[in-house]
Amino acid sequence: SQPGAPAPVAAPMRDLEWGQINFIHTTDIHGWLGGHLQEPQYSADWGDYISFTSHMRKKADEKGVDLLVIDTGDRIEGNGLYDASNPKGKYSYDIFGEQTIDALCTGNHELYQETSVAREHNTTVPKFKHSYIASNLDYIEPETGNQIPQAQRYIKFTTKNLGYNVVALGFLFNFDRNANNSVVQPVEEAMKEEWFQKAIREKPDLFLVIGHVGLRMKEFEQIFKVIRDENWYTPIAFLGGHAHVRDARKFDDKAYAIASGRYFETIGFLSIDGIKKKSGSEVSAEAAVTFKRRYIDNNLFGLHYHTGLNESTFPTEHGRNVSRLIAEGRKALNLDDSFGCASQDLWMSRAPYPSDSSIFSWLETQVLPDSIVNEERKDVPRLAIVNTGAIRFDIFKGAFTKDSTYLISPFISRFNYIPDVPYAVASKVLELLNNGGPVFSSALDTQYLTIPEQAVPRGPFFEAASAETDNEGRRLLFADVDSPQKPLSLSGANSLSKQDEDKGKDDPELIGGYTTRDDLGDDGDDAIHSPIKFYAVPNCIQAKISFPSPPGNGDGNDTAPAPDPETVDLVFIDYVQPWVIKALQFSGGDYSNDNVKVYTNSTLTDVIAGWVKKHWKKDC
Ligand SMILES: Nc1ccn([C@@H]2O[C@H](COP(=O)(O)O)[C@@H](O)[C@H]2O)c(=O)n1
Repeated sequence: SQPGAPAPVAAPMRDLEWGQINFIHTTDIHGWLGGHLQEPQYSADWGDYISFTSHMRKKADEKGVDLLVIDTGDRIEGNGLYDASNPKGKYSYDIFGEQTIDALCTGNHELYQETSVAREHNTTVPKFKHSYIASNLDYIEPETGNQIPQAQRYIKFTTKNLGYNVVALGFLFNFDRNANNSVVQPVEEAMKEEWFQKAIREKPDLFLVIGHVGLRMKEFEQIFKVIRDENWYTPIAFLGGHAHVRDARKFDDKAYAIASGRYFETIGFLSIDGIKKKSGSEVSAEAAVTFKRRYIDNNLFGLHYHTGLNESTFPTEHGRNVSRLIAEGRKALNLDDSFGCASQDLWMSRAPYPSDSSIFSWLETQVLPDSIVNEERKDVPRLAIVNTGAIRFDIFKGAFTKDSTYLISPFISRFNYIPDVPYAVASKVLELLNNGGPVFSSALDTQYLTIPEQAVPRGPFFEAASAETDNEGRRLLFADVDSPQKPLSLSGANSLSKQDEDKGKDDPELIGGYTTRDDLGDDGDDAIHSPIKFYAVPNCIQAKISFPSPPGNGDGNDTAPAPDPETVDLVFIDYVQPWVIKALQFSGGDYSNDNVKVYTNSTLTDVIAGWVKKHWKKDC
């Protein structure tokens, strides 16, 4: 792990349950190759992961089973190691490329900017030329304008130890905000292509579908149905992502999917047993296939535990070298430079909104009013709108570093505005963005405004939890408050923490963390945690800036409300522009993109960094 990273705290653990084919899975790592420097539970880095997979491959060989390492995209945007360099990814592409990966695909984040699409094509695809799969993604070559597959459409291989034949596909959900040098083919269209029809008739022992697709999104369901119609009994393993959650979904007895979280907090483990080799004909209906999964907290305590190694035997030379490369990259980019000291934690969804601990309340009441200023229009009252999805992570009490700015908001979106909008019209926009779903077309679904954990369709357990409220009536996003995984019940746990053994306790005090419930039960997490509550957030927040003050003599005793301004500047982060225009039109404003002007060239990242430097004392 990285210098300065806190040591992980020991926790009661569940073992990995190996099968004939085993998968180790990362997804949505968003540049967090250095691990989490402020959270011991997730503090292992990509070098440690390389050591881990090397030991796990050896274990698989000793057991005579197979192990495949998978990544399902969104490798970029969200961490200084990627975002702070010029060009972006100067260090992170090479560091990521040090891992041996058996199948990988593209996420939507690789496609927002033309430069990252091209970088993927010219760097990651050739690096992983035998394992990169692009079933529904094309690249437009800049030299010729030709549209070519971003990588091979599917791969076929035979596993090393048990000799299973596998056909692997790699999809992206039906994403449509991609840069012009890429083409995403809707999944249902891709499945009509000749290559796909050939692939599903290959009669392998196992279909492997990797995808940057939420498990509960329609795309995986569609792929499952088409493969299953043609292959009644063949096991199908889906490895997905995009939703930033730990989840497992059952499609049928022989088809399961897992998703392995976000930000390199989680290393997913899926095992399959009972796969029957085909002897030229169809697999028999009787073959019973079992799927097991484990969500590994990415820290050294757990990685040592699962490999049976320790501090001195665990790191491989390769792993150590990669950890060193990460440390060098971080140093060159000055990622640990402190911009200010946060006096408290500010949460995205672990605190209710609005509240003093909500990062969105902090933005709305402190950061935006102080920072969204265009000198030429500084006295014009304005509404400033930011989508909650623009914020990606929490702020922890302590040093707020250069790195933190990219963890919080990596996007290069700037602030635009429409001048002098009648207040009666402008004041309706926020409500429509947050609650006016049907006003917008399906292409402008308002779910794309909020945080992925809330936006992407989630399983029945999440849905049930999000119908709950806390005792003050605030809607929960998900909270395993009623999960059987309570601190008092540690059934299935194999190792108590050293501290707790020393204290001679049977039921140690647990630390807060993921307590996942999915289609396979509530025993998926490797480390047993006490549950954390997550609260729902709105799609967008809004700050009222430079509004008229209440009338009166300023003695503070005035009760009359301030008058509304006649007109305001409607300022918004550029990502939300299509929704804002639509909401204005619905509210009776005759506006289009032609009315939009640049308000400030600062990104939200710049705005937050500037505010922290100005308002928080430098050192902690
Ligand atoms: N310029 C951008 C780009 C994206 N977002 C937000 O991120 C969400 C997608 O995140 P994933 O990690 O799940 O791909 C998207 O729905 C937006 O909320 C943004 O705010 N600005």
